[in-house]
Amino acid sequence: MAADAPTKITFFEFLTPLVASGKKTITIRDVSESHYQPGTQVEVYTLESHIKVCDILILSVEPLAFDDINEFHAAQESLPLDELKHLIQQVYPDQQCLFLISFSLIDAGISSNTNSTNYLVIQREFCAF
Ligand SMILES: CC(=O)Nc1ccn([C@H]2C[C@H](O)[C@@H](CO)O2)c(=O)n1
Repeated sequence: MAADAPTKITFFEFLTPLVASGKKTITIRDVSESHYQPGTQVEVYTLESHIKVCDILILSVEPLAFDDINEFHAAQESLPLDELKHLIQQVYPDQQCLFLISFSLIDAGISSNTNSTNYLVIQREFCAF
């Protein structure tokens, strides 16, 4: 695993519910955001307000030409294809060479056993009063 792999990614705020619910499982970025490493855990933040949303696991990073973006990608983005292509053209105007980053949601419920334990401890302390 590369030591300098990025550990944070931002999404437009309106897209973050799709990421946090596991409905959005890819993102298409330009070369400047293509250095994520498969197998690494990455924190997701909103672009506009920099609020932490969730954690994701990077599964793969592969080149993708703008002209090759299709319905399958749109389904994984949880967006209509025309909307997805319009959005990408706005963010990366005239860029043909893009990167497809696949990821899976790291379920906070499973990875936060510590929090559950803490909650139970607090409950017991309340009972003691
Ligand atoms: C800084 C930056 O570019 N942020 C981006 C870029 C793209 N997205 C979204 C828009 C589309 O849903 C996909 C494109 O793959 O990713 C974003 O949320 N933030």
